[in-house]
Amino acid sequence: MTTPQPAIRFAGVHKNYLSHGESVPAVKRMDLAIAQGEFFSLLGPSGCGKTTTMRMIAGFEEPSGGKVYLDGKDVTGVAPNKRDVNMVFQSYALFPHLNTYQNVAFGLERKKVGKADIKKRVGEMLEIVSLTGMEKRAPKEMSGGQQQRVALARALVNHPRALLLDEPLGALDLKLRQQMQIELKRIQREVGITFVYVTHDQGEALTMSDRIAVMNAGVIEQLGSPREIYERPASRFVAGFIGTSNLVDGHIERCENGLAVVAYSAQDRVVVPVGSAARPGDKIEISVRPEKIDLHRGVPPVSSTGGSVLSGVVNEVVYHGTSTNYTVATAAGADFTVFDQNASNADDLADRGDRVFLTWAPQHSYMIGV
Ligand SMILES: Nc1ncnc2c1ncn2[C@@H]1O[C@H](COP(=O)(O)OP(=O)(O)OP(=O)(O)O)[C@@H](O)[C@H]1O
Repeated sequence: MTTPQPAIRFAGVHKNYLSHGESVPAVKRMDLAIAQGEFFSLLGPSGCGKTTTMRMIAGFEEPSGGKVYLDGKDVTGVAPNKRDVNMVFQSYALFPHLNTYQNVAFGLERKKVGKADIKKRVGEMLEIVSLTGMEKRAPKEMSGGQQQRVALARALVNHPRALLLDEPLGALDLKLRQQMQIELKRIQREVGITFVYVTHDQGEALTMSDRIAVMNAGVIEQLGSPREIYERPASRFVAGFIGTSNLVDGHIERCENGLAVVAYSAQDRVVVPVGSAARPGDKIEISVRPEKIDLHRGVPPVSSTGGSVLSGVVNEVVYHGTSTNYTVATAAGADFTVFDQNASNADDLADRGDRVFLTWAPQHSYMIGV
């Protein structure tokens, strides 16, 4: 049995734009393989090269060097309309004078698909995007979320090889956006088409994606599942961009059983899993997520023996309903953020100025690469 070709592959692709007579790199040498049927997100801050990457898949931009493959076929230099990929934008770009049915049927009619077949395919697609019964509505008679669904149905009805989505939910309010994220994932699962999704919203990427490429200044800093990227950020940039991270540095005091101990005082220490190359005296940077930390008033519990313990003083307490977020000035010299879930014992809250201990298990610390 042969393994299927990746739906999309970049081999040494880079893109430079000419700006005021100067060549500016937007995407630096990129090798990338997106699997068939994958929900793949390009995530990063404004200007990092996400849209350029997507436009090179679609054929709206040609690489300055390297090759783009779709289903194993070299499409570098092939016109967008010959690539069999579709794109959905934030501005839905629906035809205002056509109703829902006509908007979705448009592409099939142009391809001269038979009337009965069009009716069947449009009907199926409207059901998938939950718009059955809205066939006769004009775009202006529908909400933003409904219009976005029409745009999605119109793009998917042609069964493209891949669907490219450039911040498609950006115009919707938060609640609707969150609903559409769940919907989009369901729709993608049902149609089984490869989705490539561009966003600068980390929550959106974490919610929907099978894998995420985190981009920074034209390069992919990390590529992995939402869990890998959140739990094990490969760089300082990724740790800072995805969620909230606590970062602290120090020198290794000793290594035992694959764990390094960085001591800040007789009782304050951070314990982190390390590779065999780690040596006492090495300077390392360690990260831990706020929800992995337990905050105690009084003495640290015996259960924290073997893990990290940092004493500190509470600087800030912010009540968020489901959790209370603390900022603690620690003995390690760094301010730590702690998310404490508000369980039934809400009177257990610490106040500003309280002396506290932060503890967490060794596996929740990780060393930051760069
Ligand atoms: N047509 C162009 N001419 C010159 N420079 C460009 C052009 N398009 C993009 N750039 C530059 O290339 C870099 C990457 O742009 P790109 O639009 O791919 O980023 P992005 O991550 O999609 O950003 P955003 O989230 O703001 O859309 C930026 O520095 C941008 O200014």
